[in-house]
Amino acid sequence: MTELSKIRNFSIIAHIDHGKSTLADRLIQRTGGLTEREMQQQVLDNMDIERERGITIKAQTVRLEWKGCTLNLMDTPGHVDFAYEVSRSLAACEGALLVVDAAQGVEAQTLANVYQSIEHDHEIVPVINKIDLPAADTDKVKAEIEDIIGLDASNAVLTSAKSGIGIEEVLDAIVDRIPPPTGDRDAPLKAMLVDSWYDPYLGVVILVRVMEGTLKKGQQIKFMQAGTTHLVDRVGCFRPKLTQLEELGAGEIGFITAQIKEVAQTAVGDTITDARKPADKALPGFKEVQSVVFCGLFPVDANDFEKLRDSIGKLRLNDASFTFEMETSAALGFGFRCGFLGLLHLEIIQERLTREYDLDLITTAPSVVYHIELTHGAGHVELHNPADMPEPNKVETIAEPWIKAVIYVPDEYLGPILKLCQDRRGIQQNLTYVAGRAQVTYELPLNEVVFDFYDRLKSITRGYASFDYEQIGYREGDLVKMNILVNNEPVDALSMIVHRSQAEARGRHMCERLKDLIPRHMFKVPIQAAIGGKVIARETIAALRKDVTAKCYGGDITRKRKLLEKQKEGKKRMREYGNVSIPQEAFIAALRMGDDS
Ligand SMILES: Nc1nc2c(ncn2[C@@H]2O[C@H](COP(=O)(O)OP(=O)(O)OP(=O)(O)O)[C@@H](O)[C@H]2O)c(=O)[nH]1
Repeated sequence: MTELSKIRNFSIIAHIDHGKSTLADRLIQRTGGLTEREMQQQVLDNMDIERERGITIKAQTVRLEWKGCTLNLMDTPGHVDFAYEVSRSLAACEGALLVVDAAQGVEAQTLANVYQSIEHDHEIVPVINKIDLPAADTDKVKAEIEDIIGLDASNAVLTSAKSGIGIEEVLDAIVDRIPPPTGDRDAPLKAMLVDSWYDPYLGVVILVRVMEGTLKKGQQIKFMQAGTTHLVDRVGCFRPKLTQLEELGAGEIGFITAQIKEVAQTAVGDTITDARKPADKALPGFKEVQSVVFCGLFPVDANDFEKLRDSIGKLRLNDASFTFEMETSAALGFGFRCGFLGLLHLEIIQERLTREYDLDLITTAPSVVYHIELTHGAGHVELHNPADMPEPNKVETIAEPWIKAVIYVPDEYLGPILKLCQDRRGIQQNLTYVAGRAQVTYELPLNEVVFDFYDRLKSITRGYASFDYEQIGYREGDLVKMNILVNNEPVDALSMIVHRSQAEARGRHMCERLKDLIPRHMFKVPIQAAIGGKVIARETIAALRKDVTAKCYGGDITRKRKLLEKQKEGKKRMREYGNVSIPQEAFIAALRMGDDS
């Protein structure tokens, strides 16, 4: 065990691309964790593990030795979807490096994490990275750190992680400025479960920060929230190579394994104690992680249902924050209703199913959870799927989740941002300018953000805006369910909950989009948007008259064949709907609001 006064536990806070990974690699390299060759190997290995466990969303940790001190570097996920994991990783540290790009300056996402870090009473060491860039302006960035965050930046460490400048200064600053942990190593064991992941060889690996007492190999431990007991069979740390140890004392960070089969048994934030000599109180701040965004995932080919079930089960082994249950849709057949922490999380899972498990999927419109009060005191419903919306006459009130969003954007893009937020029923809270950039705070309904808000934000600001949000609770709204009817049949996978004031515009837009997306048939196909029995928008796809090959003028036979092949290929990816075929892309494309939203 390392003496308490010789331990430093820290994390690195940075906006995406400001150089967090590069700096971490340099710190490992400089402290002799790896040779140059192993370093390259390491980077590759890491990427493999990353893919394996979707690390972008998980925290890692590395133990470094510098000038007689043991430094534990804890990586944190950068995205708001994983805010709770960030918060638990931060709770395991006493300090943080705040890495800011010398050319880009402070960004909104950096802010959210810095504020969390400040709330944890961390000592924060500002690091201005990429000073090798011609556009680097360290004075301006220092001023931003002081003005926007309110941290003293006069002794910020200047680095170029890429060229290896300032790395020793960073290590010295960690030792000199970040305080050592405290804790009584003879007290009953209290360790925080910071993270866990599934390893094919080791089973579930649990990352812990010991707060009090000592955690040993062979010890019988108890998870205080889950109430389960396990026998510790390995204790160790990553240097970054896995190194086994006999024990971890208060103040130390490391891992344990205890023959656990599923990460679902290991809730982040749980307190681990000694089963025989338990602590009387768990560590504060434990939170059950809840899904925020739901959508249906259906196989394009109904025969893939079992494969989808298997793949989802496998992903879940490694990611307990994602939930699923079976769902049937008249339009799409058998599939799963899945819950996610946020949009990024949804995209990661969807992408992994498509790429790693080679599944062709239809994703229905993401939806938030609505709270519905039924009439005549008939109770309360949490609506996860618009298709399950009760009849309008049974609904007393509907409430929807709201968020507080902070958008940070160069001045010239402010106008379009304000319009976007206004169009999405946003309520402006605050607007300030710092160093040529605007910081806007809006309250927005989450349902207006879940589909394409990020995309729109990125495209109207050419990627210069940064965006961050937190949930602020439920508010009642005038919300209605809008059905889409194709050839007079409702397509359940396209139904959505919308605000009444926007129903008509959105309905019209959907119909127009679908008109372009659904191919012509031998008969006229009406497309309608309706609220209850009332049609609010309508388009018609004219009947098909000509043979598709007609325009080949009978000349080139290979060309004709190609066209027919292509048509066949297209067929495979269609869903038969009554007697109408709807292509897979239509389900997602129809929901994108585009410029006219
Ligand atoms: N010029 C210059 N480029 C750097 C420096 N540090 C990092 N970069 C580059 O910046 C890009 C982002 O660096 P990463 O270390 O991947 O950034 P990150 O913050 O870890 O990004 P994510 O992993 O996406 O969160 C890479 O192309 C790096 O090569 C630096 O000191 N100078």
